[in-house]
Amino acid sequence: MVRKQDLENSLIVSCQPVPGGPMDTAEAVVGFARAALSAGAKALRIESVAYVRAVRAAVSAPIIGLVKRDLDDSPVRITPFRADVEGLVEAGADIIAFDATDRPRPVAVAELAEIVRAAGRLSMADCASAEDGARALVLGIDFIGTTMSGYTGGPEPVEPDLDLIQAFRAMTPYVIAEGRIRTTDQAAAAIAAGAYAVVVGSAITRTEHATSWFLDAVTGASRQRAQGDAPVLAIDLGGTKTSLALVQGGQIVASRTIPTDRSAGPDAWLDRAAAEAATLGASPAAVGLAVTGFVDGGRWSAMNPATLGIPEAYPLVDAASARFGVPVLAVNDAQAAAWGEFRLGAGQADRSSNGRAQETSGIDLLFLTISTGIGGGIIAGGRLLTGLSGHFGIFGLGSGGAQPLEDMVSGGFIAAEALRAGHALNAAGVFAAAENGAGWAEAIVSDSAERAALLLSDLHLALDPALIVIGGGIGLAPGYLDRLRQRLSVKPTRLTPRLAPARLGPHAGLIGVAALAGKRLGEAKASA
Ligand SMILES: CC(=O)N[C@H](C=O)[C@@H](O)[C@H](O)[C@H](O)COP(=O)(O)O
Repeated sequence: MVRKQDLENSLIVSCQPVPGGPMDTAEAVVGFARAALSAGAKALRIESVAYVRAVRAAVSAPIIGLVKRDLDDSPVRITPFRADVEGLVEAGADIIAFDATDRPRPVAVAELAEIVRAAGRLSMADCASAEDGARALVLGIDFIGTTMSGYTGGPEPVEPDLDLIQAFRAMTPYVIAEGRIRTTDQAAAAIAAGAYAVVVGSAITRTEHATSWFLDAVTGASRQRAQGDAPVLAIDLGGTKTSLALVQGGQIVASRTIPTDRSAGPDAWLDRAAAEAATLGASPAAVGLAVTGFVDGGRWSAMNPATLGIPEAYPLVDAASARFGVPVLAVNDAQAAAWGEFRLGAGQADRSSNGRAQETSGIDLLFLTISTGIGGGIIAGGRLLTGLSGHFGIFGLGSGGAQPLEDMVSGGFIAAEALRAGHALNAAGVFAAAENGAGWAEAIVSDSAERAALLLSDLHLALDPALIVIGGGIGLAPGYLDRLRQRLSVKPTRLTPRLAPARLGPHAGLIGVAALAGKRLGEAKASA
């Protein structure tokens, strides 16, 4: 029988492979467990009744068991049901971990704790805050863990929560530090902050996550080395304005925005951009152009001439190279933003998080921006798909194909519908009216979200991306993402896309195209 004291000053290895990944087998989990114990880990944290049973058959060390579920009506994922606790007990877990956060749940924490106690096992409360820990201790739960800190809303932090470890230690010695402990220094800091034991998971047993951390470091540093210190000039050329930025190490160091003189034509747009760029004060190593319309083999064409009158197949890359005198890369603006979100925004956050990153179709990320129109981009096998790909807004799904989908979803649609209902408001005004309970506004926003959700569901079935990132003024308007999630949640979990809000805001295109241009430059130098 495991006693609480057995875990004092110990390292516990969480063996929870990436769901659906190549290591997600009982054999691999048992392998991870035995390897960790042979190197001196004291205990294991194992997910699912089947894996607990398999590991129990192979080792005698203490096992913290948990079951993860994705519920439709509760955000609680860790061991939500009585049957989960009973299954883990029966499979041979010594300690049962369950979510002990203060959120809607199917079974009260007190009830779960009671079943564990009655079964003669120890309990561990997976907490997000000091209040969670205090409540768990009142219920007589044996260990309080920092497991859920940073995972109950808002952006996920990168560092472990040492403050919470310290706050817990003021209440009890039986504190388990868990979550985002990825380096040996962090493990030591957790003990110094008062942890009784330290759990390390992803850094040891999520090969895909640990690999992606190192990969990001290696590619980032090699790109920087190839580029030297010179920044990249990023230009986002749109229908109403042109933004220019010097980007260095993924950060905008200087920027300007000028109106696009719609009637002037591409030669004049580039002349004006080059003149403005000269005032930014640094000579860039490369230029990245993110443009409305589409770029094919360096030639630029309009997708919707109403947005900007681009002559058919304008030689954009050649014309820009002649003006800037450095290598030029050009892509569609939403494709550029997709790359920005993938490398440096929501996609990067997702890769380094505890999320359910699963190996799927090879499509890493799909980006959809809903603003005046709809744009998008696809990242597959770590590469941005260019050419026409990602122009979801002009899918002919609306009105039997007569009208492009974006005309029935986007900000333009929302404002036009409001006007038809007798309200001269822009999209932001319609969202505000909907929030204030105006039925007509609610109906318009609802229609838009319904169609966008349908589009997402179709894209999910067509491409099965690991993550869909939503951006744009409408996509990120208050409540819109929730509406999408709500509409999508009626399907079984596997058929429901994972959505995340864009993180780079209006600069995603600039940052993305700078990263692409820097990458191209690095590759060219490496192969020279
Ligand atoms: C929030 C949540 O669901 N945490 C889960 C709890 O079991 C696991 O996904 C984590 O891997 C575990 O906590 C260890 O953390 P890290 O992998 O960061 O070392």
